[in-house]
Amino acid sequence: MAIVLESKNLAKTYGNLHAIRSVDLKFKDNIIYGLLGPNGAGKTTLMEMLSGGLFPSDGMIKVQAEVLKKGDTPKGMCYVREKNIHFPRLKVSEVLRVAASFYENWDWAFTKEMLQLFDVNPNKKVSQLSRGVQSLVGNIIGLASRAPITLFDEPVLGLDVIMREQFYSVLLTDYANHPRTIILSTHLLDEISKIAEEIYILNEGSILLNESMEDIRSKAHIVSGKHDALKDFLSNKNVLKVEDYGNMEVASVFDEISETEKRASQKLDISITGMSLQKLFTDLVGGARNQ
Ligand SMILES: Nc1ncnc2c1ncn2[C@@H]1O[C@H](COP(=O)(O)OP(=O)(O)OP(=O)(O)O)[C@@H](O)[C@H]1O
Repeated sequence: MAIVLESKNLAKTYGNLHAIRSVDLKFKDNIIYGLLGPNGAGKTTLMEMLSGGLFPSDGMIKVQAEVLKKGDTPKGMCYVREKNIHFPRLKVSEVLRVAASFYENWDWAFTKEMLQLFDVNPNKKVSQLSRGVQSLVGNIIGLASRAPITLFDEPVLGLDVIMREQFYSVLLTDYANHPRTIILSTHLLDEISKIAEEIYILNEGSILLNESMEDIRSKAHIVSGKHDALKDFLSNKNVLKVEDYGNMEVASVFDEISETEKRASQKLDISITGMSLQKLFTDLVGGARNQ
């Protein structure tokens, strides 16, 4: 798979604050990525730099194998900002017309379909829209652009669960028909775990984890059992967190557990279940904070 967007030693400081610290990223074509991180982790700063809106303090960005220079707008990229109210006095239809002029693959039929489906009135001024409908206008632009690289910063902010499900469904159908690289930042981890194929977790400006969802599913485990049995069983494993419940312990483990080990665990009365992305995220970020 070709790498369409990458960074090396990417850094951004705001005065004394290191918002992004020496980050290496590789985004391949035709993959949906989830960019996750707690508040203030640096997700927006990272997306702003990748899309040419903010110049790095250090490091390098390549878009479609070309180094991104100061002032460049990367070709074939659509970045849907979290706050995307650039033209509050324009009508939605006018904003869409401006956006369409930037993207060579823009699909008007699909735009009209989405306006109907999401019940967005094209004659309303952007300033009159609720937060959720503003997100929807940004999402319509991101999807209708059919840009080879599309970045969405918090695309479901302000949307209720039905609208969120509808957005994910449209995104997945359109992605299946028009594969491209899509990067979504979000706080809704259980939802993104069903959408994204690969995950980056950012914390305090550094990458804590980069894995495919497939590897996450096979490595993320909750292991529980009696203290002594668990101690031996987990001696060579990557344990993120252990919680004590009397003579029982519950451990969050991010590691492969072989079939042989699973069989052995039964004899030791150890139970092994899958761990959600939400729990993995909490334990990884919590662990990093305690270091
Ligand atoms: N223009 C700025 N000037 C100074 N500090 C900034 C600026 N923009 C962001 N920061 C700081 O940089 C850090 C990263 O912010 P950023 O908005 O990139 O994080 P985030 O992961 O997108 O957060 P959230 O999930 O809350 O939106 C934060 O500590 C933030 O306060």
